[in-house]
Amino acid sequence: MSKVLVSDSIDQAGIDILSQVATVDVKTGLKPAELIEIIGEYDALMIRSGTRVTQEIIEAGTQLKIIGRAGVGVDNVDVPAATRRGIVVVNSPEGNTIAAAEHAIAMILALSRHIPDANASVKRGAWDRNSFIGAEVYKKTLGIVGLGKIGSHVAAVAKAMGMKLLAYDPFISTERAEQIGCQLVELDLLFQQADYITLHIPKTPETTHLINAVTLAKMKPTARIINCARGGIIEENALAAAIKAGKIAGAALDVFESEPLGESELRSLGKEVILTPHLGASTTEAQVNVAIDVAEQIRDVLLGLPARSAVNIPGLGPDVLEELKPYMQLAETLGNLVGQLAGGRVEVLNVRLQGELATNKSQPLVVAALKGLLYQALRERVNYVNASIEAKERGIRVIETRDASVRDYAGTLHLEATGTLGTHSVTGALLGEREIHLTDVDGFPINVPPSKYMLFTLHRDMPGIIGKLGSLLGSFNVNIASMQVGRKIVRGDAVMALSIDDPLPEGILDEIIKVPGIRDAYTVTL
Ligand SMILES: NC(=O)c1ccc[n+]([C@@H]2O[C@H](COP(=O)([O-])OP(=O)(O)OC[C@H]3O[C@@H](n4cnc5c(N)ncnc54)[C@H](O)[C@@H]3O)[C@@H](O)[C@H]2O)c1
Ligand SMILES: O=C(O)[C@H](O)COP(=O)(O)O
Repeated sequence: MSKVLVSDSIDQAGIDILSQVATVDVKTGLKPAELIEIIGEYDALMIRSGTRVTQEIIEAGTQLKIIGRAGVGVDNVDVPAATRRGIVVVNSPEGNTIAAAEHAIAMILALSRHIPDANASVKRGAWDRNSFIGAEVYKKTLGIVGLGKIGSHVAAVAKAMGMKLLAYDPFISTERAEQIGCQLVELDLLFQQADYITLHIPKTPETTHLINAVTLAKMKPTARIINCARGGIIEENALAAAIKAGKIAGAALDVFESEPLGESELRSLGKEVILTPHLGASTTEAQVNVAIDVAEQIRDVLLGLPARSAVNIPGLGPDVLEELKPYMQLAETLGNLVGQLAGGRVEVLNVRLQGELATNKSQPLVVAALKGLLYQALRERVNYVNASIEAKERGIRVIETRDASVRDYAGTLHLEATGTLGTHSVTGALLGEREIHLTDVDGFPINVPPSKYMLFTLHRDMPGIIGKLGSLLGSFNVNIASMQVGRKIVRGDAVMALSIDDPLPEGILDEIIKVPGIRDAYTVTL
């Protein structure tokens, strides 16, 4: 049975799902050295933001197949190191969206009405109404940096509170921003005009210290800044200095450059600063959502199925996966088949996506074809995560073409592999949406479902050849399950595709090639 380590606190709903397929150990608060010591035993690791999954930990995780982040941000995981090792990294892109957006809204209102300090003062026994005069958010300008899932929900709620919305997000269109009720502006304008600035961007090299002494100087003295995204987007010392100097009015932070927050100027500031300990996703609802979402993906990967939200499998989002799932198996089977027909070292793989597969969405099929191609060499070590890297490292050039005009089936995939021993090609399609069929081998039309053991011959189409091959296989006790000939012209060259019940015994291929009329023979195991 597989083993899963859960190293941060995760809702029981997730543990229950994992327990269906694995032994689950929950060990929170491990030190890096302790994690390195035990990670080698586990097939999967499930975390939140509390566990830093470094390259060292990934290298020690020799059995790891998947790292599941029960949340959005994977900046605590060395994703490139995991990718190199073929480890799938998954997250829950939407499970805590509402929770994080509502926390940002709560921060805006709490800052405006001094709720934390007013509450503390009443609890201390005071009744001080004059020190806590607030400000209304109605008709104030909210500047949203990052108009993704969380930023968009913040926009919807803020709009309902009567706020004017500005947004900066270089990756979304003006039309999309307008749909959400935001005016898309340049960052400087947002800094200059906003009464509240809320950050909903990932931490990247471009966004690190986006809020610094220079950008803070552009803001209104009445501006308040909210960060429920990632620590490090704000330069904390510069923020504390700006608030102390009255350059901006305040800040509410849920995330910090270093967590847990150590000694910090920010702690010494008064009611103009609110600090929460990374609580954005900490609602009962969000924790159930993310735990289920990620546990299901870990379960699927441990069962050999693809994950719906892998961050290191390009282009394979949940909707795409749903649509492509049956074709992924087709691509893998064809990759495996063409690799075995080509034999030797493959140097070029041509992947032609035809008919309804001729869209950009089908890119994961190229990865699946490479996974199949490399299977003979790498076996279980190759997967959707590392197939492209492994192919590149082996010097396999991948040429991808799309042809929507091919209409013999809804969608067909054509692979051509050129290697040290020559060029071979296969084409396949799905029948009845699920059943894989080979529709062409080396340019000869056929229509056969692939089977575990197959034999292909290239021969002259002439009387008696099928009988001779049948007798030869019979003499070696090889049972033929099905056979089909593909030819372009009568008595010309032809291909024979045979499904056989057992692997071909050693040496029989040489005998087959000796049959008059047979020029070549290939055996494959799929
Ligand atoms: N505090 C918490 O507990 C908590 C909870 C959930 C998510 N988060 C964090 O919130 C952030 C946003 O999450 P999301 O789910 O909305 O992500 P998302 O991917 O849906 O949205 C991020 C948006 O930022 C935009 N963006 C990227 N780079 C940018 C840049 N340089 N300038 C402006 N915009 C840029 C993207 O185009 C995208 O629209 C993430 O950092 C996530 O880790 C924090
Ligand atoms: O990226 C996220 O999902 C949030 O930062 C939540 O982090 P958490 O799971 O540690 O609460």
